[in-house]
Amino acid sequence: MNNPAKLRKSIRAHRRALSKQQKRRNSLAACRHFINTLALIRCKKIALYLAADSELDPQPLLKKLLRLNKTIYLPILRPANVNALWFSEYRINDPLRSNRYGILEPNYKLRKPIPTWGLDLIVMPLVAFSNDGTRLGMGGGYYDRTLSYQSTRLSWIKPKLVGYAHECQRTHALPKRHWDIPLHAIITEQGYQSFID
Ligand SMILES: Nc1nc2c(c(=O)[nH]1)N(C=O)[C@@H](CNc1ccc(C(=O)N[C@@H](CCC(=O)O)C(=O)O)cc1)CN2
Ligand SMILES: Nc1ncnc2c1ncn2[C@@H]1O[C@H](COP(=O)(O)OP(=O)(O)OP(=O)(O)O)[C@@H](O)[C@H]1O
Repeated sequence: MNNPAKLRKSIRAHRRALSKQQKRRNSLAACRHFINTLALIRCKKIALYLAADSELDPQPLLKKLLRLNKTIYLPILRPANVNALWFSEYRINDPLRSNRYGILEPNYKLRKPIPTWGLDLIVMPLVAFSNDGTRLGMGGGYYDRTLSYQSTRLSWIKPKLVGYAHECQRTHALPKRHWDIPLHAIITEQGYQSFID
């Protein structure tokens, strides 16, 4: 399927059709793969997201990472309609507020955003991914704009970009657009797959 809008609609419907129990199982399995396979010792500052629209839920991972003394960041829609993101720290019991899509986010006045390249790892929400690490998101271009300084997939570049999704979001091929920032790796309930040689 070559039309991103149609593909988004179809994969979002697939993931919504997973049972509550299946979503929960996937979320726990992906959390295990994350903890067991990533070289976490080198990652201190990790950006997650709060699940919306049946995305693979990083909540169990968030709890686990806080227990491992990692610092957790969440995306904030930048004000002034620049369609890019900031990342601010999230600490347990911090007040959160709803953005224009109804997704909760930290208050950037309370928790000053960190420069994106100061993060070690970004766990990225997505709608679809393909076997070469191409990512299709919700369609706002937020992550792509925020990461546009990272135009090549170099193994040492920061932050590392790890897609986090249900296996049913995998597609054979995605049309690659020039602004797309490729993933370094993907984690699903089935395991970890690196796209870097
Ligand atoms: N959990 C999560 N947080 C995230 C993202 C994400 O994909 N997932 N984002 C990743 O970029 C940013 C928010 N981007 C989003 C873009 C579109 C829609 C969305 O629901 N769009 C509706 C149309 C809504 C409208 O136009 O008012 C839709 O497609 O049905 C949601 C989030 C930042 N936070
Ligand atoms: N670096 C950029 N500079 C300017 N425009 C961009 C950039 N990246 C993406 N865009 C624009 O944003 C729009 C949405 O892009 P795209 O469909 O790739 O978003 P997405 O990856 O699905 O969304 P998200 O990153 O928010 O999850 C496109 O019209 C594209 O032209």
